[in-house]
Amino acid sequence: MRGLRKTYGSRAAVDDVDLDVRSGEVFALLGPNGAGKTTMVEILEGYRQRDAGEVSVLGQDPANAGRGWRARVGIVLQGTGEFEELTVREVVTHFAGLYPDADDPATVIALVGLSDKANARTRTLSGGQKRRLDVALGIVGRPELLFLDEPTTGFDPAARHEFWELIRRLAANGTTILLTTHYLEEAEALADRVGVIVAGRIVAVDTTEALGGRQDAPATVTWQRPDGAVETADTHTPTALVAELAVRYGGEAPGLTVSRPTLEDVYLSMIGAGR
Ligand SMILES: Nc1ncnc2c1ncn2[C@@H]1O[C@H](COP(=O)(O)OP(=O)(O)OP(=O)(O)O)[C@@H](O)[C@H]1O
Repeated sequence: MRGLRKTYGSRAAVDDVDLDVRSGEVFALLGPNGAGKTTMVEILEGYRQRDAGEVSVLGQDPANAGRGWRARVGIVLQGTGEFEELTVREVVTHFAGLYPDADDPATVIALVGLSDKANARTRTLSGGQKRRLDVALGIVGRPELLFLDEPTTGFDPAARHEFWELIRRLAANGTTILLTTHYLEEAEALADRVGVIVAGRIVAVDTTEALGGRQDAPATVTWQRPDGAVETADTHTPTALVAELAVRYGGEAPGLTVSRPTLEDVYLSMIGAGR
């Protein structure tokens, strides 16, 4: 996207954004509530019209791309309420019928971990199971590009890790994935690169390791002095300091920790909420 802009009234929800997502990568959009993530993603999906700028998704402008393009794109929607009385298998089979080269419904149901619920009516699914069904519907058409808007909200930790495995499998098969998330550990677990959006503008794009100069930031070493007070030092050479502490204490330095800024630290300072 180049110069992408979308306004509601006098307020810009997406404000002159340039961004490239590479073919085959997992890209995570991070940003606080109301930053413009969903607006941007829905423009890329062809759901919302933009006010200005150029957009190319799989080589086409989503604003006027046709059926062939839509078959190459997968979207994980939030909820499939209108299918409450149908079973998981029926809904997935129905969606499979909409695509020219759909995957086998049973395979997809197994992939999202819903095989034992295949014959359950969707209204009886738990919140997390409904999200898995949403994912199944997003991938049954074997998309080249998959959009996931806050995919694991409401998942328990085990379900989240299973979901990450699924996303990794899809990525390993070459699917390009654009996801939005509020979970920094999710971005860290999945994304090749992240983009941080604040008030409609992209403020940083980088790998999770390098975001905000994280790789080059000094390490913080803390330890306990003999009088019990905690000593803290920021240093670019933590190994040398730890070696010196080992000598000073004749072995283990009590309460020793070495840390670098976490993705969350860097992200919070970028959005102006640093701790
Ligand atoms: N249909 C709409 N009409 C008017 N304003 C809207 C509309 N959709 C979004 N907005 C506004 O645009 C801004 C961006 O909203 P958007 O939903 O894109 O944010 P988001 O980053 O996805 O937020 P969240 O993390 O809360 O999902 C917000 O200020 C929102 O109130």
